[in-house]
Amino acid sequence: MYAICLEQVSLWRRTQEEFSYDLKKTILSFLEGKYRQPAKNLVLDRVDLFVEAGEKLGIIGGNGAGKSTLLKLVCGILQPTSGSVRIWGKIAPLIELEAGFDPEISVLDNIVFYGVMLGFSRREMRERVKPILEFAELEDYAYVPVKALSSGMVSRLGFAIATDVHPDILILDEVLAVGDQRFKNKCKQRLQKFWDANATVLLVSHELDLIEQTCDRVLWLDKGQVKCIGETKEVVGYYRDMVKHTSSFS
Ligand SMILES: Nc1ncnc2c1ncn2[C@@H]1O[C@H](COP(=O)(O)OP(=O)(O)OP(=O)(O)O)[C@@H](O)[C@H]1O
Repeated sequence: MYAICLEQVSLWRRTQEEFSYDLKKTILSFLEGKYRQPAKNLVLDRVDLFVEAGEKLGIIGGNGAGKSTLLKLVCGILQPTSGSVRIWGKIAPLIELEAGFDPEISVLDNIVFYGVMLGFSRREMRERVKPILEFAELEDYAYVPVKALSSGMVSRLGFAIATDVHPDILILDEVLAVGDQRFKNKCKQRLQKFWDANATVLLVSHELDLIEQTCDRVLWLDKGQVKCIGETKEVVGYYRDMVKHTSSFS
């Protein structure tokens, strides 16, 4: 039984340059005859991906390969330009941790809203507030607006919520790269629960050892395309060889 199916998924995105777009500049450049069509990048190129329920899939690849973008498509934050994305079950995305929070409202209200956004009821979430605050070690901050927390505290809050609510699919993007060492160890222990349970996990990481230790299968993305997908040791081995080979020429 599949939890995630991506078929022939492609995504074009405007380049960052286009974000400096303003109407006045556009009209001027049009009048001066210098107008050109907005530039776009093919960020994902005809990606096929089928993930079984309960599978732990690692996603690796160089900077800008499209790993985070792929996760955002799975979570529904982005829509593909073409192709289809189908998901079965409740998803808890742990990506861009601050993105899901409203900085103006309290930590407590954010916990409830975040959970509701993930598809849980308000009542369920109110019951989860205490253990979430405890895990994040933010009991004293329940009524403080999120904007008053440090970035490490916000990361702890995001991690505590996404891993408390028992999602069917957990999406992890370099989550263990944040926080201090003591909290990182605590997070690793908690993640173990998901590995033991039936949750489907997508894990993006540059830590190849972590991928090798924890994933059943690995997808290697290269410039938006599937370079290779298969058994963890094999794919990570190819990737390490490529890194060794290319760095010996630079
Ligand atoms: N908001 C955005 N608008 C337009 N293009 C973007 C945006 N975010 C990322 N991109 C582009 O999409 C491509 C893939 O980026 P993505 O963040 O998915 O890569 P990644 O594999 O996660 O990289 P990294 O390992 O550096 O985190 C890159 O070319 C990047 O410049």
